[in-house]
Amino acid sequence: MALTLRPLQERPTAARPVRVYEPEAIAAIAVECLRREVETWPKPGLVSHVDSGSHADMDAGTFRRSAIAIRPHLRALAEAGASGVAMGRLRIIGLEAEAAMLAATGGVNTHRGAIFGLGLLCAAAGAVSSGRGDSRMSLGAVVASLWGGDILDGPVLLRSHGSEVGRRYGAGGARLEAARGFPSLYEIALPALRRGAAMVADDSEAARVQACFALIAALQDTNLLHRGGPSGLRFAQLAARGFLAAGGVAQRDWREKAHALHKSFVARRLSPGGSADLLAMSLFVQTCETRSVPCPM
Ligand SMILES: CC(C)(COP(=O)(O)OP(=O)(O)OC[C@H]1O[C@@H](n2cnc3c(N)ncnc32)[C@H](O)[C@@H]1O)[C@@H](O)C(=O)NCCC(=O)NCCS
Ligand SMILES: Nc1ncnc2c1ncn2[C@@H]1O[C@H](COP(=O)(O)OP(=O)(O)OP(=O)(O)O)[C@@H](O)[C@H]1O
Repeated sequence: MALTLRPLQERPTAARPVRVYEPEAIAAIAVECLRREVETWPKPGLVSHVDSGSHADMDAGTFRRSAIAIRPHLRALAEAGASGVAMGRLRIIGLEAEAAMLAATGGVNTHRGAIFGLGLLCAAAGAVSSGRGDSRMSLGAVVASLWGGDILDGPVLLRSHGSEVGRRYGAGGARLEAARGFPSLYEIALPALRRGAAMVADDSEAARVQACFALIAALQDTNLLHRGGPSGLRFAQLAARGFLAAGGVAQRDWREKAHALHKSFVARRLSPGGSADLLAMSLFVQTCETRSVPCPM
């Protein structure tokens, strides 16, 4: 990564999987990971530096402005984690970050899911760096152990798309994923990033595309349910599984095949926003945890 951020603890051991950073560095890494998610193409239906996918109200510039606007709030989340706060305080900072995002984008929801998931990971990185979080755990496990119960028991947004599809289809969405310590990130995204990096040398974008498809294939994404119902979710999962079964980014013409699928998602107005968020979060964990082998930038 082009960042000049050095972990405070230079030599982490296998028993201490999370690197130690100042809150400012944690926020800078998180924002860089959001930038790298947007600079990834083709991601089916999603916004990138190339096009706006299935979205009429945002482009890569909207995402860049949003990421800059939420950086101080991600720093505040890392500081809050370092000082040992409860979920109620994290929630207030998260809502302030959402307000800053909406102000920077003219009311467009670019990063709501990412503020939530990446924000909790920033808080966990702050907790571990200050010695409050268990340094033998992954960041996801720290989130689950410190705040998991409160994430599930906490107030639910009454009229959000997520709560609507939660009621209709029983989908747990971003909250369940976080409360469980981000299993999709650790069990799907990180292994796929590693596989993708091994399949295509010197192409970190290919690794990110591989991880994005692996996430879409497995995730119960409430954005897909909201826009396409169960048949939209099924279409997206089967399309992604087909791409992976055919070899993923190991295929010589993987970019053309992924582009064709991107167009088929756009034609159906499908957008797997949860997978985009988890891709950015997996890049964050890859940087902050020593057991994850960072893929080349
Ligand atoms: C929990 C949130 C995301 C509620 O949003 P909503 O009800 O719309 O839930 P929903 O499940 O649709 O998720 C919203 C976003 O998460 C992402 N997402 C969708 N599905 C998934 C999934 N299966 N896994 C992970 N992320 C997902 C998408 O980007 C989506 O747009 C959040 O906005 C919220 O409650 N914020 C309050 C602030 C807070 O608690 N912050 C915590 C500290 S940062
Ligand atoms: N690169 C990306 N492209 C598109 N969406 C993304 C991307 N990265 C993350 N997302 C997530 O997708 C969500 C936006 O999806 P969507 O536009 O469907 O939500 P909405 O504005 O709540 O609903 P709608 O536009 O369907 O009324 C954001 O919360 C964001 O977290």
